[in-house]
Amino acid sequence: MIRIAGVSKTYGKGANAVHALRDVSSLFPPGTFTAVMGPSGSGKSTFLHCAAGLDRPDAGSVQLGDVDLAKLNERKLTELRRARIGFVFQAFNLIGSLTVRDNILLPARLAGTKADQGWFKQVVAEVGLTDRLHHRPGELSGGQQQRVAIARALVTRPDVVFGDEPTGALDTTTGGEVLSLLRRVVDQHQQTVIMVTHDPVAASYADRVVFLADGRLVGHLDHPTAAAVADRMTHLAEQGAVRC
Ligand SMILES: Nc1ncnc2c1ncn2[C@@H]1O[C@H](COP(=O)(O)OP(=O)(O)OP(=O)(O)O)[C@@H](O)[C@H]1O
Repeated sequence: MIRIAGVSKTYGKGANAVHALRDVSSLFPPGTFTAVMGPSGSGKSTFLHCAAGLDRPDAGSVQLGDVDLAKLNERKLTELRRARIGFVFQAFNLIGSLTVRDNILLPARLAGTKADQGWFKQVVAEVGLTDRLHHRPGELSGGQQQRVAIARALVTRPDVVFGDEPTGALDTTTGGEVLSLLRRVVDQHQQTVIMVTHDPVAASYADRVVFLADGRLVGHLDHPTAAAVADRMTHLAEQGAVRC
């Protein structure tokens, strides 16, 4: 379970201050898939960075299970991220000189643990990479590279996987395959996934969409359809235009 309570984050000071997050609270139960949406500049990346322990909020708390991230020093926070949090980024962020196998096993190596071989094989089979383990990322398609990144995110059996526009660099069909894979991971392994996206179709794979506007959590949609998400985004954009 991830619990975000009263999280605020401001960049800069005085007249230049930008309130990127204002008193944001939300719960992310185990085995749920949540999409985070909002207009450009609404605070999605800041939210993801604070929730994933990549950045520290100015106020409020982020709790992963019974651990309050604010109470950890940098070393402990890094250890927690390596062991209990998985990341999937738009740009895949794979290491070109390593094989697929070594890329997938890297987080476990960095965490100083040995990956469970049975689980490793299962994850690799589920993402469809069993016959690509000795290739290098440069020899794979974009969709295959993102599947390597997903396997890498899952191999430590993290409490939560964060996705930052994980399909942003993929064509529609390949993106759909990657989203179906994430959906399957949630349904079959009770994995928790939190994904930032601009795309209403991507968001429709989630159980719930939370909407940010001007750094505030302004609503949510359960069992979202792409049309309902697009409609809500249009309203947020119109409200933003009125405020400007
Ligand atoms: N390091 C920083 N220094 C100053 N301002 C920042 C910094 N990072 C983000 N901001 C500002 O904080 C606000 C929220 O930014 P954030 O990147 O979280 O939004 P976003 O919803 O992810 O945007 P986008 O959809 O365009 O990626 C924006 O106004 C942005 O300009």
